[in-house]
Amino acid sequence: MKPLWRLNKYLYKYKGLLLLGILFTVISNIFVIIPAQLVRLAIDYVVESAVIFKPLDLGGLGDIASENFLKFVLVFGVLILVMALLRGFFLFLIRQTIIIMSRRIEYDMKNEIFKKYQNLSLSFYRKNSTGDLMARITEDVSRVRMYLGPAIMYGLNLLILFPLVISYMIMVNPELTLYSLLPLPVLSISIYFVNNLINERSEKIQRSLSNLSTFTQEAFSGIRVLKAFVRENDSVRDFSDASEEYKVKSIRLTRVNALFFPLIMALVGISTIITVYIGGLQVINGDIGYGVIAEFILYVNMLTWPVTSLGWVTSIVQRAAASQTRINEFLDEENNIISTEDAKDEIHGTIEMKDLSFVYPDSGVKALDQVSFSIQSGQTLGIIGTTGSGKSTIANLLMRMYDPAKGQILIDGKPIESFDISHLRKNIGYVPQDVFLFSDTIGNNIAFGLDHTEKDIIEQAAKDADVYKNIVDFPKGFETMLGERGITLSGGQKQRVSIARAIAKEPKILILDDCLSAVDTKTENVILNALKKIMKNRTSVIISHRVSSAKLADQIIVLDDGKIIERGNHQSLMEQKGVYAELYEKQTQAGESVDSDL
Ligand SMILES: Nc1ncnc2c1ncn2[C@@H]1O[C@H](COP(=O)(O)OP(=O)(O)OP(=O)(O)O)[C@@H](O)[C@H]1O
Repeated sequence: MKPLWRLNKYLYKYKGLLLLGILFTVISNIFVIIPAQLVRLAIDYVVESAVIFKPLDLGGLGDIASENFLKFVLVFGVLILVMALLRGFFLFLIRQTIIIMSRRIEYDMKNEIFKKYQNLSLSFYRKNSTGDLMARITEDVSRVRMYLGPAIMYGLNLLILFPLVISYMIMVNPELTLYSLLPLPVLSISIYFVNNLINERSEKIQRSLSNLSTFTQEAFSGIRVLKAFVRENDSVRDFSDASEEYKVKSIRLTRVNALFFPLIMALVGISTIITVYIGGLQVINGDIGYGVIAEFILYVNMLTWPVTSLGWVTSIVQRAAASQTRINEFLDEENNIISTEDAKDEIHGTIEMKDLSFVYPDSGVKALDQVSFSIQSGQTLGIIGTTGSGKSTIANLLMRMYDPAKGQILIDGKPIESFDISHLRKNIGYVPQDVFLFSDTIGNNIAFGLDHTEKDIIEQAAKDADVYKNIVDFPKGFETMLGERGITLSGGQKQRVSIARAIAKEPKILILDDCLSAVDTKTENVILNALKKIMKNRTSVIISHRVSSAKLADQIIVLDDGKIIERGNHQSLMEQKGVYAELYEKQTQAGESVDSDL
């Protein structure tokens, strides 16, 4: 229960709806109890009238008596009908308050969790799977809503109706009350167990359903590989196996579900039989009238659903508490990437890395070892290295996706931690290695980092990234949709749109992380020359495993296994005749042979 206390702030926020809900529950229950008493009065009246009808009929007053009798019965009938209508109206109002409150809280919770997710660091996303993140914001929130809506609604109903009905019953006949309520605790406990069984089996079904959808999703997104390797039949067989598991589990759930209503009905039936039996004995003894039996049968039926719901509500609350524990775990997660001073000084782009070593906290891999370099604003740094040598890690640290354990990064002479994080990231244009474009128009993708979409800036960025001509050749130009429902760009086009997105925001520092790998060397040169122009007075970091991307840089560092093994400019590195020169020879020779092949 304790994890659910966190929800009290929401209950307080929507206290108006909650209080109205309580009030409507009280009123609706009054309209449940009065008809039962009316039924008792009506039946007793009918029985007594039947007794005195014969003498009156013999005395010639039969017609008047039967007219009066029908009039009374009609009044009782109308009264019971009005009560039922009023009860229905208040039940409607209860749902309009409490269920609406739960929906509003669900909306607030989803927003709170999503906001928290957005503010958490990259390492949080590496630790937790996307499926888990999705499950907590959808399924877990839904379970908590079941507590805030139906569980509170039925719980309140139980709390109000129970004492009300039982005190009336005791007032009318304490002995009969005891006997008729005897089976109800058994009912509640059985429902609790059956319900737990249902939940357990539903969860298994949910899991096998999610396996099924992950499988299906992968089969669709990997359809090209699947077809190329002719694995369609295997895929169909695997799908049928996964479906089989789902079918078996669903059938098992149906079996338990089928038990649910017969169980309730059986126990209610037993209650009714006991009421009629004990009540009958009391009528024979002349202790009570027939009406009391009818009244008690109605009371027992009235209590059936609340008692049933007790088991159901308990299991909802338990599930909600478990879900809320999972939600709280993420809500309590701290973002350790914080700014020390929230400085928003204008960034010029001088970067200095001092003796920096970095170990990835989640994998323990030492990605950088005592790396030092400095770049003046307006200069270009080229970073060359084999795969896994730590190139992208430098980009991650400059973006403050992670903080180094040892060493320091200075931007314009100030520690990078002192800058406000959003301010820092707004000043950096980052083109990641794995291009990610949103399912939106090309124009909106390029304008992603801008607060206002400006056509001129978007077009200029597309020209500088050498992708303008490709875009205007599409029938819808910059309005062309990308993604699942749109067109598919080629690898090189995607990279260039991603470059345009980074330069559109006119960053002070531009980081290109191996993002020219899918373009030919001619396009690479066009882009690099354009960048030289626009990055004047700003800083560029060009990460690549292709020497051609880095050779124009003012300064080049060569990384191997997290260490800088060579540094200089193209000229001096060629003269050193080390790894860089060797790489250059190999790559240009390969380039020449490819060119001559063509
Ligand atoms: N987020 C991460 N969590 C844990 N380890 C990581 C992470 N990212 C990279 N690594 C590890 O750190 C090392 C350096 O990786 P990095 O991505 O910096 O290399 P890279 O030089 O950019 O390689 P490539 O050219 O293949 O992109 C690698 O051994 C990699 O496995």
